[in-house]
Amino acid sequence: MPAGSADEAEIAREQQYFDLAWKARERSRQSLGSASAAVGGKASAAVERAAQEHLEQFGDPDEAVAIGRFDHTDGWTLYVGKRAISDDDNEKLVISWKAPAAAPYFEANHDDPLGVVRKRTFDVERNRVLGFDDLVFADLAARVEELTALEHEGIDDAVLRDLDASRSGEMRDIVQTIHATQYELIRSPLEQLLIVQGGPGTGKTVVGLHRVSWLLFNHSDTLGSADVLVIGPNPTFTRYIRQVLPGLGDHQVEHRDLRTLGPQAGTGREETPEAARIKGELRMSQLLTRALVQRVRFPERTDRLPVGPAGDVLTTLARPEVEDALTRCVNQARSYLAGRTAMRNWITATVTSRVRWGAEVPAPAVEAALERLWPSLTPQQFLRDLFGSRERLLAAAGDRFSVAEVTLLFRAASDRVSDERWSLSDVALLDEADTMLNGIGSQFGHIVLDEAQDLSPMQLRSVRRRSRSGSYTVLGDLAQSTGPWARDTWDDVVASLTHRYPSAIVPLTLGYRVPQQVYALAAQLLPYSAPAVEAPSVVRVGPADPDLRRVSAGDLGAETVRAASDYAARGLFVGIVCADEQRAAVIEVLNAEGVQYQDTRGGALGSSINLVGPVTAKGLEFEAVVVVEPGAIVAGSTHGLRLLYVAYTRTTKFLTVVHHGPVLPIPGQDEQDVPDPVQVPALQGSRAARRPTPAPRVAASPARTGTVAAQEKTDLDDFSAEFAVAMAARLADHVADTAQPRLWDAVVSALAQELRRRREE
Ligand SMILES: Nc1ncnc2c1ncn2[C@@H]1O[C@H](COP(=O)(O)OP(=O)(O)OP(=O)(O)O)[C@@H](O)[C@H]1O
Repeated sequence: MPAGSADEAEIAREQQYFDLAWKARERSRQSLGSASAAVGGKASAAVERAAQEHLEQFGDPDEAVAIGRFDHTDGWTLYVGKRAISDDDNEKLVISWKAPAAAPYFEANHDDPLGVVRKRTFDVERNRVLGFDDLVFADLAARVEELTALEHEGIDDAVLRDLDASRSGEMRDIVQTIHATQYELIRSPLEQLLIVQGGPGTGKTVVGLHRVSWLLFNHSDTLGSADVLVIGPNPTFTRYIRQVLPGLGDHQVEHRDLRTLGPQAGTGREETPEAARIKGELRMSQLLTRALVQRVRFPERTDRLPVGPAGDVLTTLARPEVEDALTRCVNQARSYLAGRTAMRNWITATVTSRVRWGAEVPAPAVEAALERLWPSLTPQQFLRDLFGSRERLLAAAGDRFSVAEVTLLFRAASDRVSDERWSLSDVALLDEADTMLNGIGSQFGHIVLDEAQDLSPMQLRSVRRRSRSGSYTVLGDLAQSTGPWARDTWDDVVASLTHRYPSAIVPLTLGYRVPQQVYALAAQLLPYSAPAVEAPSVVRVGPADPDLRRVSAGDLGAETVRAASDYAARGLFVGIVCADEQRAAVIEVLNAEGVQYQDTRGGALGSSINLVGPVTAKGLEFEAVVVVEPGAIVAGSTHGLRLLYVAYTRTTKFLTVVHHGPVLPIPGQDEQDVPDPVQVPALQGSRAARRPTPAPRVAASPARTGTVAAQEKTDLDDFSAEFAVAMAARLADHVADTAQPRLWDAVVSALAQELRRRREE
C-alpha cells in the first residue's frame, strides 16, 4: 500500500505503537541517565565511559522507534528497529535489526516467504508515521507471472524513496531497506576472507559497514568494536563514511586510510607510476630486510671496539667475539629492536665480567659502542638513509633488482628526517620497516578493506599483518581498478590476505546509485575497459538524460562552473570531477566568480560544490556530477577508461559532461563525441520474465592454513637468513685475509665445531 493512501485508522494504530515504544525507550534512557548521575563522581572513568556508551545505544531521541514490522502466519508480529526497545516488564516492543529473529524481515520473498504473511516498511518523519508500504507475500505468489522485475528482485517503493532522498557529504545507513542479497553478505560467517565484488553503487561500502555492526552484535563474546578496523582509500572517503557505524550504535571502530596505515609520516610526495609499481612489489620486503641487516656490522678498519676509556684492554671487545654475539642476537631476535636490546645486554655482561669485581660499566659507554654496531633507527631514518644512497640501495638490491630499478628507487635525502615527504607507496614500506624494527603492532579481529581493487602487494601485506586471524570483508570492483596495481582478478588479493580462514568471492549485482540513463552512458566503456566484468542491473530511472555540453577548449572551465552553479542553486549536492589538467582552469573561474566550493584535496567534502580528482572520486557520490573533459581523465592514467567509468558513476541523479574532445574517448573511436544509446540491464518498469533472485556465486578458493605466529616466523626467518649470509661474507673476508687458502676448509669445520660447542653450553 503506497504511503499516503494507507488507511488512516491503520496509520493511527501504528502511531499508537510508535508512541508506546518511544515512551518506553525514553524511560529507559532516563533511568540509566539518573543511575549514572547517582553514581556521579564516585564512578571511575571506565565506568562513566561504559555508562556513556550504554546511553549512546539508545540513539537520538528523535529517531523513529521502528523501521518496519512483519506478521507471521502463526499470528504474531515483530517490530524491527535500529535498536531493541523493551517495556517495563522487559518484554520486547521492538527487536534490533541485527537480532537473528529479525532475519525474516530481510530474507522473506515471494518464492520463500519464511512464514511471513506481510512485511511492512514505515515511512516516518522522526517518530511520526506518515505511511507504510506493505508486501503481502500471498498476493505476490498469486500474481507471480505478472510481477515486474523490480518486484521480483524485492525492490519496493521504500527503496526507491530512499534512493531519491537528498545526499550530503556523509553516508547514511540503509537499515530499513537492506536487500536480501545484501543481508546474506551482512550476516555471513565472521571466520572468512569475504570479498564482495560489485559494480558502482551496488552497496558494497554500505554492506561492509552494516556487516561490522551485525558481527559486533552477534559475536559480542569474541569481537569488540575496538577490535575492528575499517580501511578506506583516502581521508575524504573515510570522512564520508565515518558516521555510519556510530549511527548504528558502534562507536569504537577504528577508521584508517592508506596514508595512515603505517608510522606517522608527512605524506604528499608525488612519484612516477613506475616507481610506485616497484615499491609495491613483494621483493621490496626482501630488499628492506637486506638493507636492515647491512646496518648491523662491526666497524670497518678496526678489530677492536672500545667500551670504556680508550686503551683500557679489559673494556675493549675483539671483532670475532662481537661478530659471534651479533649473529646470536640476530638469530634470536623477534625484531631489530629486540636484537639491539639483546646485544646491549651482551656488551654490558661481557665487559662487567672483565672489569674489577663490583665496578659499574658506564651505560653511556655501552650505548656508544652499541650505536656503532647496531644503530638505533626509526622507520623514517632507515628508509631516508636507504633511498638517499645509491650504494646502500645497490648493496641491498643484490641481483634481484636491475640498476634501472634501483635508480627509480633513489632520491636525494632531505636534510632532516622530519622534512622528508613520503608517497602513498612509501607508507607501506615505512610500515614494513616499522614491523622489522619494532615488531608487529596492534592487530584486529576483523578488518574491512574498501576500494581494495587498487592495492599493491606491499599494501596488502600491511593490511594482513593487522589481521589477527584472517577475518576480513574486502570490498571492490575490478572494473574500477586503476593505478600502478590495477588488476583483473582477485586471485592475488586472496593469496595475499588469506591465513587461517577460507575465502569466498561474492558478487553484488543490483546498482542502486546510478540512474539508468546515466549508467547507459558509463556502461559503453566496459567492453573496452573491463570486458570480463558484468554490468550491474540498475534499479531506477533518473530524472534526466546525461547533459552533454560540447564547448571550445578555452571554455571548459567557464561551462563547468556554470553547470555546477546551476545544480547548486537548485539545492543539489554537487561534484565536479576533473583531471589535474583542467583543475587550474576550473579553480580560476570558481574564484573569479566567487563561487563557494570545497577542494577535496583538503581531505573533506563540503556541503554544496566539491572539486574532486577522478581517483579520489572513488567510493563517493553526489546528487549532480559535472565531469570535465573525459579525454583528459582517460589520458591521465594507464587505466584511464576505468577512471572515466568511475567519474560517470558518481551521481545519484544528474550528470553533465563538459567536453571539447569525445565523451567516450575509446581508442579507435576518437571522432565520436555523442555516443549512441546503449542497452543496460534495467529493472525499472520491465515486465517480469520469471527470474529468481540470483544466488550469490561463491568461488571458494583453497583455504591456506597457517597462523599469525607462523607468518611472523617466516618473516623472522627471512631476516635471520639474510643476516646469516651477510655474516658469512664478513667471516669469509676475515678468514681470507688471515689464513692461507689451504687452511680454509679446516677453519670452516673448526668454526662449525666451535659454534656447536657454544650452543651446547
Ligand atoms: N538496499 C539499499 N537501500 C537503499 N539504498 C541503498 C541500498 N544499497 C545501496 N544503497 C545506496 O546506494 C548508494 C551506493 O552505495 P555504496 O556507496 O555502498 O556502493 P558501492 O558499491 O560501494 O559503490 P562504489 O563502487 O562507487 O564504491 C548509497 O547511496 C547507498 O546508500
